[in-house]
Amino acid sequence: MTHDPEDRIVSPVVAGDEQAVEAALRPKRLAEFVGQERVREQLSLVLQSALRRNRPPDHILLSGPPGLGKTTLSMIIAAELGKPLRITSGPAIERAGDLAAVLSTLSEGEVLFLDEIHRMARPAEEMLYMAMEDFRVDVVVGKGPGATAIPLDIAPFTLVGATTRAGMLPGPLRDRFGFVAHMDFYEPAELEVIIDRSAGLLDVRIDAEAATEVAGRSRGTPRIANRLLRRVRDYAEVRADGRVTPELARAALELYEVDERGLDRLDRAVLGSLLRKFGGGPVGLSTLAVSVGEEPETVEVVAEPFLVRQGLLARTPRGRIATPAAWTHLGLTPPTPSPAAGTLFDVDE
Ligand SMILES: Nc1ncnc2c1ncn2[C@@H]1O[C@H](COP(=O)(O)OP(=O)(O)OP(=O)(O)O)[C@@H](O)[C@H]1O
Repeated sequence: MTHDPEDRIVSPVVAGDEQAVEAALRPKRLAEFVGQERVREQLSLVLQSALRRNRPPDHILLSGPPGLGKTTLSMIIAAELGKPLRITSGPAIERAGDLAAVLSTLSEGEVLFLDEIHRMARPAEEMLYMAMEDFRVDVVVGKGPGATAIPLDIAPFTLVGATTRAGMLPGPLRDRFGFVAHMDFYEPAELEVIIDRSAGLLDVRIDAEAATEVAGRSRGTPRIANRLLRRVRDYAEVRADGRVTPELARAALELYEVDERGLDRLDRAVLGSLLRKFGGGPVGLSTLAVSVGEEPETVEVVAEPFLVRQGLLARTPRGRIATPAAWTHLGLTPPTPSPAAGTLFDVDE
């Protein structure tokens, strides 16, 4: 059976029907934004200084995995500056003309949020360089030898670019951002605060220990924390009186097959196969994928990064291997190392 990666309860990507509830849960000001301490402080300085100088701040690049709050931060930036926000994304800009249409209608100081900026078409990217630097674009009219470039002034604006792949941005584009914020996964304690805050907004009664339980399974990602909170709320409403106790939270998350470390069925299938069928590896990606009935890409992109981050799986030149922690996590006993391997491990003792 294959999984649609987007359907997973632990997917960091927004689900189609989730946008409205996400909007309701977004912090509106920087002071409400939980975690990302360093980014918050840096950003606060950038914004305050721009406000003092009464000038738009430098362009801002937000980089980090999905679901950590990049869209939320772009909205906060506009709110803190007291300016309107325009939202678009790299894939929506297929031609330079699409970008020119957006840029030429920006108002003075407006914040332009360009999500997935690394997926923008190349000709548009070049237009963006000039717009960011000189607040000007060249609109090309006509085709072939008769084509002419008409320069067009645009209002000074602030670009907030978001990317999950800062390394994929061409150097000239990256260099035009005066401030780059690197967002990292959240600590469980920060996720607990987010869960408490969201519970308040959604009118959910949740015990502190239950919030800890949910936070620990949220893979460092607020979007997942909020989603798990909604599922445990459903469970508590249908099976009990609505109050989320630790027992109810555990039972609900078990039903949704999210374990104490946040691994779901796919993660456990991959890990379980690596341990049971291949003795912990090394095994090639394609072989591992076939053994769980998945595409290699799904295993590589959807399951592995989290398993690697958790220290349960390692990618080596000879293939995927399980770490000792993987055996413990699945409650299995690792095969005893051969005497030769034992000697090697003992060399330094
Ligand atoms: N620091 C935070 N404090 C409180 N809630 C947060 C925080 N960061 C994110 N969230 C919540 O998590 C959800 C996802 O956030 P957001 O859409 O901003 O993520 P994103 O990084 O832009 O994701 P994507 O790149 O997939 O669009 C939102 O509902 C938001 O309210």
